Amino acid sequence: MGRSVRVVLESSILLAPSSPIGGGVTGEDDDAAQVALRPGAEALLRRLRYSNLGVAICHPDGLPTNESGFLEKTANLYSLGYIPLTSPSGNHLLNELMLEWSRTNSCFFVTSRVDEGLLSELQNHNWTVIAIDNEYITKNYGVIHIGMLQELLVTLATSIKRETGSSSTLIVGYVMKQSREEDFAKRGAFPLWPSKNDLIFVPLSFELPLASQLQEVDLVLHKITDEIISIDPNLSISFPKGISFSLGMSEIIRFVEEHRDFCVIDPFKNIYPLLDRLQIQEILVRLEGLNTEGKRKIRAPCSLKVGNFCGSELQKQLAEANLSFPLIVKPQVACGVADAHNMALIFKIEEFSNLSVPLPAILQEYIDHGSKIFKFYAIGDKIFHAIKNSMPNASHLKSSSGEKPLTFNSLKTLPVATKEQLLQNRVLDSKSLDINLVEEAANFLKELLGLTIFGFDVVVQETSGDHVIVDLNYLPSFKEVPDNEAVPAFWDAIKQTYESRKGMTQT
Ligand SMILES: O=P(O)(O)O[C@@H]1[C@@H](O)[C@H](OP(=O)(O)O)[C@@H](OP(=O)(O)O)[C@@H](O)[C@H]1OP(=O)(O)O
Ligand SMILES: Nc1ncnc2c1ncn2[C@@H]1O[C@H](COP(=O)(O)OP(=O)(O)O)[C@@H](O)[C@H]1O
Ligand SMILES: [Mg+2]
Ligand SMILES: [Mg+2]
Repeated sequence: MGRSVRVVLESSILLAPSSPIGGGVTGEDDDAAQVALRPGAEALLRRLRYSNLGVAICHPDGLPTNESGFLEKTANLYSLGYIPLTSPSGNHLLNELMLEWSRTNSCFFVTSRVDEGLLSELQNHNWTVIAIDNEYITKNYGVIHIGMLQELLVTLATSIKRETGSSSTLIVGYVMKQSREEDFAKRGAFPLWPSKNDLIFVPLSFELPLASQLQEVDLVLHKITDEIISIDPNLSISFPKGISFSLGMSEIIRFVEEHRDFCVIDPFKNIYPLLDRLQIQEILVRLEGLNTEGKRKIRAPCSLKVGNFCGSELQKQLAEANLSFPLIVKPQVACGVADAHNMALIFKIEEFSNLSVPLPAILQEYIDHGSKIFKFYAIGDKIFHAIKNSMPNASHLKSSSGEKPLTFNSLKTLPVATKEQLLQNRVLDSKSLDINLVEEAANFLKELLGLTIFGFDVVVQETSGDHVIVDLNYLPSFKEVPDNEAVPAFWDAIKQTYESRKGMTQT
C-alpha cells in the first residue's frame, strides 16, 4: 500500500459565482451577496467525506468573511479540514501544514484560479495540481486539466491508482440511488483510498458521457433496479423488454453490450428474474430437490399468478393450486417501481373485490411463522443472516382487519407483531432454524442465479417446521450485518467475481 493521499480543494472550485441579493441592483454591499456552493459541489463533498482520503478546503488570503465563514461551516458539515492557503508568517507561499503533508503523502491541489507563483511552489513540493475549467492553466506542464467538477472523483481515482496502487488495484465504478450509496459509503464501503484488497470506488456520473468514464474503471457495480423509470408487468417473462431505464443506465447497458468482456457486477440478464415474483417462485421451487426424506424441508410457498381478482374461476384456481385462506397477495413486479411492495393479507374470497394490489399479482399461502423472519445475505462465498420482527400469525391479524383486507407496504407499513404477540411467541417458539439447511440452499441459489450479492427471507412454519423462502432480492443493504464483517466480505466478493470473470474470458 503506497503513501496516503491528501486532497486540498481551493475555494474557487466550490463557491458559486456570488450574485447580489435582489438580483442585479448595482452598488449593493458585496457582503449582501448570497454565498452558495456551485452545482455538483455538495455531491463531491458528500463523497469525499467517506472516501478515506485526507481532505481539506483551503481559502486564499483576502476571501470575504461571509465566504470564508460559509466555507468553514461547510468544511465542518462534511468533517473536512479547513486551512488557510498561505503561511501566516508570510515567509512561505505555502501553508506549513501543506508543506508537511507533501513530505509523507501523495498530495493533490484542486483549483480553478490561475496563480503562477502558487502553481510552481506546489509543483516544487511534488503536489499534483488539478485545474478545473481553466484553459490558461493547461499551458502549464504537469497540471491535470478537467472541464467539470463532476470529473474530479474519477480523475482522483485514476491518479491514486497510478501513484499509490499496486498492479492488482482495481477501480470500481458504481451506480445506485443516493440513499443506497449513502448507506454503503457511511459504512466505509466506498473508499477512494484503496481498500484492504486494493479496490478503489468511484461513482459514475450521469452528467458526463458514460462511455469515457467506463473506459477509466475496471468494473461496474450497479443496482439496475434503482434506475428503472417504468415497467410493463405484462412483459415480465421477456424482461428487459417492457422496462424503461434512465438515460444514464441505458448508456451503460449499451456500452456493456458493445464490450462483452467488460466486468459488470452483476450481468443484467442474471438480475432480471429477480424483478418478477413469478420467476422468483419458479427458482425457489427448484430448491425442493435439496430435500431428503425425514429431514426438515426447505421450500417455496404455494403460489398462484392471477391477471385479475374478479375471475369467476378464482375459487377453482385456488383449489387447483392447493391454496387456502389466509393468502398474502403481492404484485408480480418485485422491485424497481413504487408499488412493487404494495401487498395485502386476505382471509376470504369476498375481500378480493376492489383489492388495491397492482396486477398481475401473485397469491401466496400465508405461513404462520411466529413473527420472526431470518434475513439471509449471500455476499460472495460468505453467508450472513439476521433475525427481524415479521408479520404475526394470521389469527392475530384477522381480528384487526374486520371485514376488509389488510393492505400494507412491505418496506414502509409492514404489520409486524406487537410486543405482547412477541412475548406469546417466546413461549411457543419451538421451531428453531436449521442453519445448514439454509446455507445449502444459499449455495444452490448462488450457483443457479450467478449473482455476487443477493438476499433472501426465510420463515419457519410453526406447525411443520418447514423453512419457507418467501423473498429473493438483488443487492440488498444487509444493514443488520456488523460493518467489520459485512464490508470486508463485500470487497472480497467483488474482487473474487472480477478475478473469476477475467479468468474465464482469458481461457
Ligand atoms: O425485500 P427485503 O428483504 O426487505 O430487502 C429489501 C429489498 O432489497 C429492497 O430493494 P428493492 O426490492 O426495493 O429493490 C431494499 O429497498 P431499497 O431498494 O428501497 O433500498 C431494501 O433495502 C431491502 O431490505 P434489506 O436490505 O433489509 O434486505
Ligand atoms: N408467504 C408468506 N407468509 C408469511 N409471511 C410472509 C409471506 N411472504 C412475505 N411475508 C412477510 O411479508 C414481508 C414482505 O414480503 P416480501 O415478499 O419480503 O416483500 P418485499 O420483496 O417487498 O420485501 C416479509 O418480510 C414477511 O415478513
Ligand atoms: Mg422481503
Ligand atoms: Mg423483496
